[in-house]
This record gives sequence, C-alpha cells and structure tokens, in this order.
Amino acid sequence: MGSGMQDIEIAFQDQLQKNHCFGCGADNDQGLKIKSYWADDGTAVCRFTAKPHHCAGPTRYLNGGIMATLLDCHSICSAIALAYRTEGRAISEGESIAFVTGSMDIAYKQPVPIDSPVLLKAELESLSPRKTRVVCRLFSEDNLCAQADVLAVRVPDNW
Ligand SMILES: CCCCCCCCCC(=O)SCCNC(=O)CCNC(=O)[C@H](O)C(C)(C)COP(=O)(O)OP(=O)(O)OC[C@H]1O[C@@H](n2cnc3c(N)ncnc32)[C@H](O)[C@@H]1OP(=O)(O)O
Repeated sequence: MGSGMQDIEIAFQDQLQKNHCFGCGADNDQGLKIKSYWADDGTAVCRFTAKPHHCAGPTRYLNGGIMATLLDCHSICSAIALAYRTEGRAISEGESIAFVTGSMDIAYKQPVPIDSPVLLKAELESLSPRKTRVVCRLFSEDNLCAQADVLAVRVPDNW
C-alpha cells in the first residue's frame, strides 16, 4: 500500500517554511512532526508511529484527538502541495501558499492499536482556487479505522 518512493523524496513538511503546527510543523520540537509524500497513484501518504502517551483511555488504543490531528494535518499539507504542483512550482518556491482547515468531519470506525504504525492516504479534489476537498483515510494493518472529509481553504500567507 502507498508509495515505494518515500526514501528518495523530501517530505512536504520539510519543504514548507516556518511551520510551527503541533501536528505537521517541522519547527515544533514538541509536535508530532508528520511527514507526507506523493504516492504513485496521485494520492498523498503519511506513515506515523505513535508514542505510548498518545493513548486513549485504554493504553492499547490511539487517542482520537491525535487521530484528528493526523488526518487534519496530512490533509492540509497535501492540499498545499497540490496547489504548488498545480501552479507548476516546487513547494516553497516563489510566493508562499497557505491553506487552513475550514471544516472536517470524521468517522471513527475502529479503535487503532497504538503499537502499530498507521498509514494515512489522502485523495484530493480542487473545487475552486480557494477550496480543496480532501478525503483522508487512516489505516492500521490494512484496516480502515477512520475517515475524514476535509475542506481546505486557501488563506493569505500571513494568516
Ligand atoms: C507553512 C504553513 C503550513 C500550514 C499547515 C498547517 C496545517 C494545520 C491545519 C490546521 O489545524 S489549521 C487551524 C484550524 N483552522 C482554523 O483555525 C481556521 C479558522 N477559520 C478561518 O480562518 C476562516 O473561517 C477561513 C479561512 C477558513 C475562511 O474564511 P475566509 O473569510 O478566508 O473565507 P470565506 O468565508 O470567504 O470562504 C471562502 C470559501 O470557503 C468556504 N468556507 C469557508 N469556511 C467554510 C466552512 N467551515 N465550511 C464550508 N465552507 C467553508 C466559503 O463558503 C467560501 O466558498 P466559496 O468560495 O465557494 O464561496
């Protein structure tokens, strides 16, 4: 599942400048520091391994807020990457492109074992110059555990 090209590509987040986001900011030393990449099929993928303190009530399961952050941040970073690609630019080349989360609906379908890596897979659809819809799925060991429908909204880079 996903791309075999991750080792030779630079993650979207490592190309973005000055991002202190808790979920995706390369500049947040206490954050989750997720890493997202294009896959060969046009989706964007992210693999994440949780720490024990990312747990839900039962220590064996991943916290739902952490799951929401993973889905949100992978979706928004992927929307930004798509916008640069659509404009024919490398990420962070020229004027900065920024998107934020306008809305996000999540279905939590199955508990996520905390000790297995998760895979996030985002399908992107540009609705207009300002709006991108992202359907992002979270898998654990090939099981679909959560699905988010995200509206990414473009904002000025001083947002
Ligand atoms: C280097 C940087 C990397 C950054 C990556 C960070 C990723 C992190 C992801 C996040 O956690 S972001 C933080 C959580 N999100 C927020 O705090 C957003 C708070 N909301 C806002 O700032 C504004 O409401 C928002 C920018 C989303 C929209 O306000 P605007 O005044 O810019 O937009 P406007 O109201 O003109 O709406 C633009 C379009 O989006 C639509 N829209 C906006 N919010 C919506 C919403 N909530 N639901 C549905 N549609 C929405 C709106 O209908 C409209 O559609 P149309 O163009 O078709 O008319």
